[in-house]
Amino acid sequence: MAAVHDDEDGRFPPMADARPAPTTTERLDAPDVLDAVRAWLPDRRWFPTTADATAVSLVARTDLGVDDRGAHAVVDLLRVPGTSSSSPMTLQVPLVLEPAGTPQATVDGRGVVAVLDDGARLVDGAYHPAFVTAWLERASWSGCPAATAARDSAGGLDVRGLHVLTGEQSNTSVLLPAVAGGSMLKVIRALAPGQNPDIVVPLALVQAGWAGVPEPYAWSETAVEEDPTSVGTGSDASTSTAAPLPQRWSTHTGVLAELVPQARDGFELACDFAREGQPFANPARELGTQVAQMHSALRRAFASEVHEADPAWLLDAMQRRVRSAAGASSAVRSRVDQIDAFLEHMRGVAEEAVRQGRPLPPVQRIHGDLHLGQALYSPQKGWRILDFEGEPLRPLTERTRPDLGERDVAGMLRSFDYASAVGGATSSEWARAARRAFLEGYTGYLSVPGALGFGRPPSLADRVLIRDAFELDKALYEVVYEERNRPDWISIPLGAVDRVLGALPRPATSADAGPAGRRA
Ligand SMILES: Nc1ncnc2c1ncn2[C@@H]1O[C@H](COP(=O)(O)OP(=O)(O)O)[C@@H](O)[C@H]1O
Ligand SMILES: O=P(O)(O)O[C@H]1O[C@H](CO)[C@@H](O[C@H]2O[C@H](CO)[C@@H](O)[C@H](O)[C@H]2O)[C@H](O)[C@H]1O
Repeated sequence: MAAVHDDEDGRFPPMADARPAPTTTERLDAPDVLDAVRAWLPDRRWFPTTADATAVSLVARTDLGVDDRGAHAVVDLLRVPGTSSSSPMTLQVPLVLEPAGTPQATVDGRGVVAVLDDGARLVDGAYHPAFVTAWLERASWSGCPAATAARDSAGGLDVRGLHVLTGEQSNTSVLLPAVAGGSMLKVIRALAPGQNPDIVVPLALVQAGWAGVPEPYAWSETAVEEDPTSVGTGSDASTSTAAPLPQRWSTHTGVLAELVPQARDGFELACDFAREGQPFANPARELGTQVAQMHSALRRAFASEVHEADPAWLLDAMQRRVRSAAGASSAVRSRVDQIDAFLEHMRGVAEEAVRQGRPLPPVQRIHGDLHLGQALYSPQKGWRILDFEGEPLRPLTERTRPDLGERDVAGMLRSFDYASAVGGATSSEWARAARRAFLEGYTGYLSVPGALGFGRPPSLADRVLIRDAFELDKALYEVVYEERNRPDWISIPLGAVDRVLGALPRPATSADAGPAGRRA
């Protein structure tokens, strides 16, 4: 076929004139889109600091279509390969392509991933009405009245006022003031096979008649088909021992929940009180009562998970966590002998308590990562508890395992220590008073007859010992967390580790009598 020349010099016409503009689907498929995402990922709070963004690959894409302003929304699932210090993971990245010349929908350019060579903008879907509207249209809605009214509203689902929260988050929270009278969409970033506890637990608690969580209105799920040649090389989101992925798996990807009105993040609130030298005892006492009610409701909602605690199993699990923390942190490694001695001491105390007919309280479903940042304070509604996903650094299988409620109590107690340090309380009495008040609220509710459902509560002395062990366990987790995420803060949990270890009774001698002085 003869070549078409456009002038006497015989030059070819510019290629751009000869080819039709790519469709938005073709544009999204072009390699520069994935390259732009790879360049943008490392600064996301939810992207693991030790992972290599240049090695990220696309596992699956769901097309959500083009809206009436020409913006094309997709949801990408990306595989982040593991490294020597992190496991492979699957990340959810909703994207919106705004072709050049179409209106920019996000405010102040927030959420822009990149402006591509042809002038098209690539935007993080969480910031864009095209993705959020498509999400709301496709979600599964609960049958509760507010959700039903929102879904069926004559004007459609109104995403005006959409605003992405800033702050240190593992996921992305999108405020939707006009949906269902005010709601919050959480876009889950790290995906792991199975049901997400942050959706199923609040749903079960609401069904059990407890109103201490924001009510889930709607949720989304996805099914993933792995490339058969790579099955077995991936793993779930946060496992430290890379569990192979099945060829097909499904998971929750987002949840829309009731907005807690005028909510203040509990940690920020406590830091403000500490900064201003104001006692935090009253809010802490109310929070203690709320956590006790949460434990009571969790027992009702997950009754089949309640069973007798085996102290040996609990201590073995703690020992394993110590090993894993020591593997990740030199600060923990250098203290490992003292920690082992502490746990051995605890083992003796626990065995003796059981021998004397003072068993541990039963294990049950708990929150698993309770701290002040997981509690919202609303002047109208009081405390509301969030985020039932467990500790993000733990393997998923461990995160929802039945455990002692004391783990949550210890988590909250650690948080008063953080608030005191970060807020700059001038006296250690600030945290001590908050801790005392929280425990008063907690134990006060649990001593109400019938609050626990069965069994007598453990003695105060046993509880104090259990609490020390859980505080140590949490502080060791925090040392690893801070080393990875906020090295400047590591002295906060390390101080707590040394405090608990320093309180260990002197080594037993033959003159010692009784269980408290025993060493194995
Ligand atoms: N239902 C809600 N109402 C008001 N604010 C909320 C609600 N849910 C979450 N938030 C805000 O979003 C922040 C992060 O929520 P969270 O569930 O803890 O997310 P992550 O899993 O990313 O840690 C909270 O600290 C709170 O400020
Ligand atoms: O909220 P997440 O599920 O992402 O929890 C992780 O991050 C928390 C910090 O954002 C971390 O909590 C630690 O810091 C808090 C102050 O920022 C403090 O109140 C907590 O007591 C302390 O544990 C949490 O441990 C981690 O899992």
